[in-house]
Amino acid sequence: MVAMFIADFQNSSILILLCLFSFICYSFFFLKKRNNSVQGCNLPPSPPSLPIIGHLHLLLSPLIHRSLQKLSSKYGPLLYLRVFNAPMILVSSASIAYEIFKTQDVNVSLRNFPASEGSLFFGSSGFAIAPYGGYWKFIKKLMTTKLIGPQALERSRGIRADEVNRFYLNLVDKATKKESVVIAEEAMKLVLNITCKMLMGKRFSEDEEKVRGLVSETDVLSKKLVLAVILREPLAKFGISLFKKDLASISRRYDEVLEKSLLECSDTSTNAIQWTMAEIFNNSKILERLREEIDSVIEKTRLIQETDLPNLPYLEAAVKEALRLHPPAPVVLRTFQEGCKFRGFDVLEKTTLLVNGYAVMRDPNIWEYPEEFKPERFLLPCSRSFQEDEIKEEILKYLPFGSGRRGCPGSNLAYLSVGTAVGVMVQCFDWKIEGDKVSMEEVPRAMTLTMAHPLKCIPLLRNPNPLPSNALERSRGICADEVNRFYLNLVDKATKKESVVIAEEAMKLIINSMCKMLMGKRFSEDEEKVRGLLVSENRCLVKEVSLGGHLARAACQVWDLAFQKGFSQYFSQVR
Ligand code: HEM
Repeated sequence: MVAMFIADFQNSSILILLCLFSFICYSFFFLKKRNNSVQGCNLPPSPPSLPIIGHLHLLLSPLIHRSLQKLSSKYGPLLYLRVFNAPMILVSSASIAYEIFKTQDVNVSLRNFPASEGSLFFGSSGFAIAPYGGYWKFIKKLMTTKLIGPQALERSRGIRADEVNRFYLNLVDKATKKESVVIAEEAMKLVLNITCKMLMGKRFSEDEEKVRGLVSETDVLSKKLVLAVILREPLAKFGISLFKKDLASISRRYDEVLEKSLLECSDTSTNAIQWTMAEIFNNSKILERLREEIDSVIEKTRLIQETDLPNLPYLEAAVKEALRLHPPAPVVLRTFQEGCKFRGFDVLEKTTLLVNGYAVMRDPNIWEYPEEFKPERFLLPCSRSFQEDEIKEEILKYLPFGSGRRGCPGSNLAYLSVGTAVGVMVQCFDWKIEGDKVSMEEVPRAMTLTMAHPLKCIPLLRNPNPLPSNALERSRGICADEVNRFYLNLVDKATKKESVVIAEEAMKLIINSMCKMLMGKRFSEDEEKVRGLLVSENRCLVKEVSLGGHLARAACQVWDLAFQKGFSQYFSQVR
């Protein structure tokens, strides 16, 4: 996610000339000194370089993962590169990646981005680029317990189910109107809504315009990042800091509406959904096999939900395979904090480490038919048992989420969101694409690798049309959420030593849970409107006996949850 830098120099030629000029001056004054520290070192092999700029020209391709892949296939999987006098190590094989993450994990647990207090990407408060230490550990623990750890994910299941239902109903609406959809847009809405709701209790769509503006501004800015990163250290000596103002300004406004890393996380999952669907559309046999699997596991009248995923190994394999071929963050970027010896070579302090996951995951030496989309490869049982080291090496040939202690902590959430979104699109719709095949051309956008031609297609409803997922299962997170509010309200009363009318508090709990389940809105949020809606919903409930049954059971569940949490004891304490 934080791994790729993209250059779009079309509008930046003046800037580049200025930078080059600064560098020539810089090199003239400082390069000699730095070169002395390289002399006498046994550095890894290095491709031919140009005077002064070193290998900069090789890194300026917009599809940097591809140019690095070409470089490694010509010169080898472990290379020393230099941009002016800034050293870099390029890794493009699973075994070397494994050895680095095994022997140097702490040493490379740093992303040495330019520090610019309060900025979107580079501020010390940005978790993904925070130095490895106390702050990073604290935030990681917080994220795990509150957001993406197994228990947190279990708690927020209802939120995701709710959003997947909306995603599905929106596609049904488009299908009915025979309108085409841009998959990346729908996927982005889904992923952003899930993440915003999990982080801030607010759907992205509630603040859409503002966030969308920021997203496009960030996109433009991120294209300039390569300059900021590569030229940072030397320019700092002249007191020059690139794009500092732009970054700080965007960051400030981001803070108003959402967590800083949200955009990047959402972008990666969105791209994973888009690439997976594109591969499925181009492989009709795989689409059929996915449908067979889904139809054999899930009753035809029920919408797929994330608890079904463990029973759908082929769907999981398809998502994994799409991530192998099209890793949204193809190059993992770290920094060696200290100099070290690696495979007999010297690695200098502050050397940038580039692990080209894209090249590793298409390496013909370790993947059969590496360029082909073959989900089956992730289903094959191992033909022999591996030693512990071999198992880890085996794992490191698959790197879409990076590795080590700074590896992506959101992989479980990503598999859940991507798996269900792809599952819904396969289970419920046939798709009409433009032309015979989807173009798989790549383009770097923002910090991720995306499709050059956004996937646009028309959904056609498959029969029978499944109902949104089981109401009770779906509503579990909502109930848990309301029980928490109920509890906090009682804690508040207890602290103030105020008495409570049990019936009133219980009524609020039940009515909020039910309104949220039925209408996606808490009763207290919009009392008057919801009161009106509730009346009309009630009228149809009388007719819909089965839905009435669900509601009655949901009400019981709310109470069950309340009692599970030990509220009966709590009442007596309050008294
Ligand atoms: C398909 C989706 C995703 C992909 C392919 C992806 C990929 C990555 C990669 C390659 C890294 C760098 C790892 C390294 O340096 O070794 C990363 C870091 C990170 N990812 Fe993801 N990511 C995805 C989804 C998510 C989600 C959903 C979240 C959170 C909700 C998330 C949160 C993070 C964070 C916080 C980091 C920085 C970790 C650190 O520096 O300690 N990612 N991701």
